[in-house]
Amino acid sequence: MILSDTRILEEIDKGTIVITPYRRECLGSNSYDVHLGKWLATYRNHILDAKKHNEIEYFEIPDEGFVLYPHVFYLGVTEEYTETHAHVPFLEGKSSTGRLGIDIHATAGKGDVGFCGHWTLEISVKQPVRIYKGMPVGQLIYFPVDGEIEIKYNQKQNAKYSRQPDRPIESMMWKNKF
Ligand SMILES: Nc1ccn([C@H]2C[C@H](O)[C@@H](COP(=O)(O)OP(=O)(O)OP(=O)(O)O)O2)c(=O)n1
Repeated sequence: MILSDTRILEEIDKGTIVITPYRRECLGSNSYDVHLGKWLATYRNHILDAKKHNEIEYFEIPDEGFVLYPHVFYLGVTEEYTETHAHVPFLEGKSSTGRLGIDIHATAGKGDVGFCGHWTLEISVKQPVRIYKGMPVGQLIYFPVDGEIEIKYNQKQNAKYSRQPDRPIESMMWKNKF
């Protein structure tokens, strides 16, 4: 089951879903549109190492937009800060971004009950495309959970991506023990 627009509004009223900034026109029949924040980042090194902390460099998308290229992997961020306390939020692309050849996440679309923060986007493109800050880039959908949650994401000691700021956050895979 996925929450409908009226159910999303009820959860926003209760405070179990928080979306900031919130604009009524961004609410779809069963989703909420999120937008591209102004910060992008790329990894400093061409060869990444899953055991190491791979550092990133930030840059701001200018008003005239910024051209993304297929051979580069970008991290982006949602303009929206969200909190989801009772449902599982999923970040999905939009058909209109997909039709421009833009992927907004690489394998990871699921959020966790209790996640609070801006969403980091893992962006890659199929052909050069100019993107703009504030453009609609994805949509959040919300699934009810079956069963009690023992520990919510924002209460987990080892949650790697809690309280993400309005800038993309690099992979913290290096914190995993393997
Ligand atoms: N494209 C995405 C997908 C998820 N998240 C956020 C919401 C999730 O609640 C949080 C953690 O996502 P995962 O559980 O997929 O990440 P990991 O398993 O790598 O991290 P952790 O060990 O902290 O669970 O990151 C994000 O910012 N951008």
